[in-house]
Amino acid sequence: MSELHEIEHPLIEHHLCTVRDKSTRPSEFRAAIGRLSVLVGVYATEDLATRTCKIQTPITDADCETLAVRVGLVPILRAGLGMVEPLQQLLPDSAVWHLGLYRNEETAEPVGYYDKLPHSGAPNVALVLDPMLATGGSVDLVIRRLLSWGVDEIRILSIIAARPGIERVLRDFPQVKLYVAVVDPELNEQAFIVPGLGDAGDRIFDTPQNE
Ligand SMILES: O=P(O)(O)OC[C@H]1O[C@H](OP(=O)(O)OP(=O)(O)O)[C@H](O)[C@@H]1O
Ligand SMILES: O=c1cc[nH]c(=O)[nH]1
Ligand SMILES: [Mg+2]
Repeated sequence: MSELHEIEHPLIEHHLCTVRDKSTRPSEFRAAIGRLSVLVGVYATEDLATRTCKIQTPITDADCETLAVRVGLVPILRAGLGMVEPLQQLLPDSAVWHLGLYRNEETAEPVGYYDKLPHSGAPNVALVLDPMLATGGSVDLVIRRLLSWGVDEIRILSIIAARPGIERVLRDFPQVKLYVAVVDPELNEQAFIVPGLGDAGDRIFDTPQNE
């Protein structure tokens, strides 16, 4: 019962143009990743549970709705850091739990290098933040870690997701929901997304890219 949500919105199309363009400067790239993250984030949170509370406006009593679940943001270092601040704008009370992974350049397999999740205190809903989902190997590792931590519900937020990685996640984790700005069809021999945008981490942080 997995769910893939590919969000359709003219602003997504517009900002995707910016991030795909290889001539976009890092500052513009970061800003566009931020705008896309907000758009994806709004859709990825549209059915979060709320509870009614009573407050007083300056005029009278009013019934309002507040979030009834604890949401945690889980950026995958490094590129996921580019999505944190935009999601914090939407969810200012969310804790941020960092997980560090990089892909081995030869095998494209994920290598973990940072994880300080505590033993208890897992959020009800974890929003995993990573602009790129390629083979799905990194997200696979993260989902397994979050399930063993005790997270009730996992939602993956990506900007560009490739078909092979999506199919892997949907097949292996039927309980996980995927929210993506766009689905790209394939990977090249180096497991980069085609057409994609190159290496998101390098473009966010202006570090040299492998040719
Ligand atoms: O679906 P996969 O095949 O696992 O690929 C996706 C991963 O690769 C990238 O990270 P990268 O290894 O480039 O690390 P970085 O964020 O430090 O640049 C990207 O940000 C994802 O984490
Ligand atoms: O195309 C890709 C694949 C993995 N990671 C990226 O940053 N880009
Ligand atoms: Mg990278």
